[in-house]
Amino acid sequence: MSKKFECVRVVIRCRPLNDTEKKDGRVCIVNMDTKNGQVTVRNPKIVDEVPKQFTFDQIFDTQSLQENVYNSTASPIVESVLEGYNGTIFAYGQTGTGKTHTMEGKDDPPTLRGIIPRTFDHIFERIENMAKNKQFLVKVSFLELYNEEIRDLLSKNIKNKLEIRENPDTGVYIKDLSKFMIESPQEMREKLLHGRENRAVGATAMNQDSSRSHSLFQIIVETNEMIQGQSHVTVGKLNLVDLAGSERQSKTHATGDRLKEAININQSLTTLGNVISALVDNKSQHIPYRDSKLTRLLQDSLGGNTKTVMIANIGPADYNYDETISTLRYAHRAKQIKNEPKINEDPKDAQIRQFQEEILKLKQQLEASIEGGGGGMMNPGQEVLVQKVVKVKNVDKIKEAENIIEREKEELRKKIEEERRKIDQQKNLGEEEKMKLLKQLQEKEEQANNARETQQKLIKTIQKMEQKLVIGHTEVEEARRKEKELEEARKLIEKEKAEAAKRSLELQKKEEFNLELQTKYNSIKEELEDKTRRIKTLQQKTRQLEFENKETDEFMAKEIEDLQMRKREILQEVKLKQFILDYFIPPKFLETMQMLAFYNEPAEAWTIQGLDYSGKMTKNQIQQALQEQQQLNATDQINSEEKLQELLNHPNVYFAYTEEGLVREEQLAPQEKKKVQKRLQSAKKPQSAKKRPSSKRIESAKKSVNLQEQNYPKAKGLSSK
Ligand SMILES: Nc1ncnc2c1ncn2[C@@H]1O[C@H](COP(=O)(O)OP(=O)(O)OP(=O)(O)O)[C@@H](O)[C@H]1O
Repeated sequence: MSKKFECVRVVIRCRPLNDTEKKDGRVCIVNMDTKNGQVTVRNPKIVDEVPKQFTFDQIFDTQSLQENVYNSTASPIVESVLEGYNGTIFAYGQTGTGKTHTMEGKDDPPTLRGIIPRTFDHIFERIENMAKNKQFLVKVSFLELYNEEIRDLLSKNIKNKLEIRENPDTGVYIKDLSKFMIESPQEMREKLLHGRENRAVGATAMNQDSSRSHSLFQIIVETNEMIQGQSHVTVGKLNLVDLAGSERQSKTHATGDRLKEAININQSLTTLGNVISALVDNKSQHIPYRDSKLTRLLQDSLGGNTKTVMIANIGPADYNYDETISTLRYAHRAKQIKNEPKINEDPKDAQIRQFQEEILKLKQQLEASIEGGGGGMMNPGQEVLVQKVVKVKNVDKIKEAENIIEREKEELRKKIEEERRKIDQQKNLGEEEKMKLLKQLQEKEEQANNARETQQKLIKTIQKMEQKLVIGHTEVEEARRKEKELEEARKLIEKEKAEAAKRSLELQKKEEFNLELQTKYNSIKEELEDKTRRIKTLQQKTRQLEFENKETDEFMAKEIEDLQMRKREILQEVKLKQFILDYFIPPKFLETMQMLAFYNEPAEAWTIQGLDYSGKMTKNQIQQALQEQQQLNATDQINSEEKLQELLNHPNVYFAYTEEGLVREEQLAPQEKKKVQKRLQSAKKPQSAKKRPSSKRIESAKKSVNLQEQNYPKAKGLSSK
């Protein structure tokens, strides 16, 4: 089968001048030619410079409506996701240019709603119109990438940092990211709001401006269609990404935490730029996805199997000239990225099939419990009192089963009452005998009630699970017809597009031909004039090319400048860490830690065995337990208090690294201790040592420390003994 490549679709949106800009007398330097998809930007600093022109797949000018942006960019992607493709829509651009306006917008008035809320209605409306033989499982997740750390915005503990993992079959994913099954657009909106609130909480705790982080709202649509008795599962994933502002950090004049943020934002966006460049540069063998978490998250969307739309947002004002040009250049490069979208058919991690199997199992369980009598009971005279609790063979009709259970329950209650009365009235029975029979009756009643309760619980579970499966509403034929109409409409649009392109090409050719006719010369003078004109055109083109080369050189110089700045900052960071190591960490601990630390490739982090028991981690656990405890009810609080006490009373734990692994030091025999010590002293460097700081650093750490070791507080959780 031939490979079907598809380029990343790149559209540009320009916001209007805002009130401050108008008040400051700022002028618009951007011209948007929506018909030809061209953006022209003039340099406000050099009046006679040729304006720069870029062509894109589509252009949205300052007057563009949210609805139009959605229909032309997001809608086709959502349609593809419903077919089982992966889709990504991401907004890129300088701070304040309208990324959040485009992605989220405002709820009121509804015309201002952005792409994300519009997708909610779109997905459920389409599901509604799907055939009855199609079932859907819709799930969402929402995460934030801040300072190269991933946080789950829908989790109870948003402070927990999550890790990126990769699966050879399903690609990149986030370990432990919470996913919620969704039954309606309203429920999805609630999740978006909840995540936004959490993002805001994080933002006020860490900084006032949420645009310092990247966010990813993911919608997964799993579909199961029954075709000739066979189930066909597809899974489409839609990534809705709002990136942090892309301004250069030199312009932000940030310091401290802000600088760290700016460095991280810049690093991830620079890496995004590098990934884009590497993807479009045919010579590049290596695509630096792993250089930042953002590019790893977008790995499948850039050069992968996803249908991707990039919305590059720009501002119109003169003072943003450099940033606008930079955004347009990034976007222009991204246009050449080729993806290879394909439908995810029967993926191993599809939940819908497990879900259906689980429902079927529960139904069979219910049926068996019903057929097994579910607590049929005899009266003391061996007369069958209740043969079967419920006689519903077709448990598909769950509502009916529920009604019958209720009815039988009532009947049983009445019959038991009657039995009791009968026993009471039997005069020939002694008191002891009566008591025995009543007790037996009570036991049987309890047994029957328990069985019924189990059935009711099963019914509730089945109902709950079935509710999560959203089912198409339309008759199969009707749905097929609608689907066909949609397909035809799509084809018509494609045909119109192709015809428009053809017409434009023909027009161009005709113009060229007319031009040629006009320039047919009758005399040497005309020939001379024509050639002079051609020379002039060539000269103009040469000048334009020279100018573009100069521009590219300047752009590269700026990139290099940024990279050098980043290098200087990293060096400063390294020096700070070295300084702390030299003056505050006892060489003995440093040496031990360097000996025992190893690099965990999947987590992309250094670690050490028993890290969870380090003093800082234990402290965090205590703090977390204290916070959690405040949110608990009284009974749970007592249990949690015991847990907390246990944590607080926990003695300092020292571990020894024996040949068998980690052992608590107090459990180690004295001769074993000696052995460990000897092994540590004579230990050869393990394989991971390649990735360790050089032994020179250990030496320098040793030399530079003049302080007495005993002056250091003992590091909790680590001992080299
Ligand atoms: N196309 C537009 N039409 C009208 N107003 C707009 C448009 N785009 C953006 N705005 C307004 O401009 C302001 C900044 O927009 P927004 O917050 O979306 O920018 P941003 O790129 O997401 O910024 P940041 O990177 O800081 O998150 C908002 O008040 C928004 O309503």
